[in-house]
Amino acid sequence: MRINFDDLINPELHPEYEPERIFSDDTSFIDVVSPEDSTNSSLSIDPTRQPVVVVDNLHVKYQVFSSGKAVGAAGARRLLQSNMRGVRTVHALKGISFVAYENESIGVIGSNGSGKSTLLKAITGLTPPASGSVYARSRPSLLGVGAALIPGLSGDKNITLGGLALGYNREQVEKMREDIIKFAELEEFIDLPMRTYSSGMSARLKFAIAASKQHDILIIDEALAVGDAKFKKRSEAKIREIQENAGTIFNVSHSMGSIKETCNRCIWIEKGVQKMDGDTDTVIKAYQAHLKKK
Ligand SMILES: Nc1ncnc2c1ncn2[C@@H]1O[C@H](COP(=O)(O)OP(=O)(O)OP(=O)(O)O)[C@@H](O)[C@H]1O
Repeated sequence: MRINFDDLINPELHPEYEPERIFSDDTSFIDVVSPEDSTNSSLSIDPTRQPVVVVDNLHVKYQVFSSGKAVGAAGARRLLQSNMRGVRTVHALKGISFVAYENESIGVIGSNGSGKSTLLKAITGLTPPASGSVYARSRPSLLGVGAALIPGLSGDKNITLGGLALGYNREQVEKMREDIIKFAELEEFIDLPMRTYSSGMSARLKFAIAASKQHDILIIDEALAVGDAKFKKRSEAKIREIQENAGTIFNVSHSMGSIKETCNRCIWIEKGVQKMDGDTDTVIKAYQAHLKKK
């Protein structure tokens, strides 16, 4: 028997399930909802597994202002006729639906501009949907403490900053400090300012700080594309460890090797449309066949 998604989120039927509604049709964020976007949800939940993230017929649209560049008479006429006055709508995600469960590591693949980062941003609540909903058991965290770090400070001081940004107290940061330095392989450089690090070194430090936390829902956007082969192997192992401890991971990457190493499920998006969702090898094969045809 499969549980219907609408039943699952009904507290009378399933009081044990308390998803956090990140964004939905009825938030004040939505200003563009076209009637053709709203179709009925056909999602069903596997009752034997713990759902962690539910994405239900998600549409995301961006409003883009034209650059002011001359568009030519025909282009200008089109703009006027469409009554857009230089504002263009990019329909970045067109009806994405899936249920992510505990212990899943989901790779998101697709050509450039297909909507991968937009999907991850919608799951973290950074980008509101035009229509459709995103539910999550807890607030997803984006792997990355980059914004909290200060290049002029030493690696060591940045571990404190990053740790505090992740919500640790000072005592907890001290307990983790040595492990972070070791994981990042920065023993000899940890007292030098971060701005003197190579891009690989600072990427290793950022990854080591961020991955020191056990995340319930972890979103990784191309984080594994940096670092040398040895570091890549260790960071992939770290990701598996987070996943095994009941975490759910979303990993966007153009590296099919990295997706194969870290993901047990894969979603392929092309031009905003969900092309495939399934076992990693099968989806990657189909995607690569599509690339060859192009
Ligand atoms: N902030 C934004 N404002 C306007 N348009 C955007 C914005 N972010 C993304 N887009 C557009 O939305 C579409 C999807 O972009 P997105 O970055 O999600 O794709 P992607 O699959 O992650 O691409 P890539 O593989 O190149 O990183 C593209 O057409 C892009 O131009």
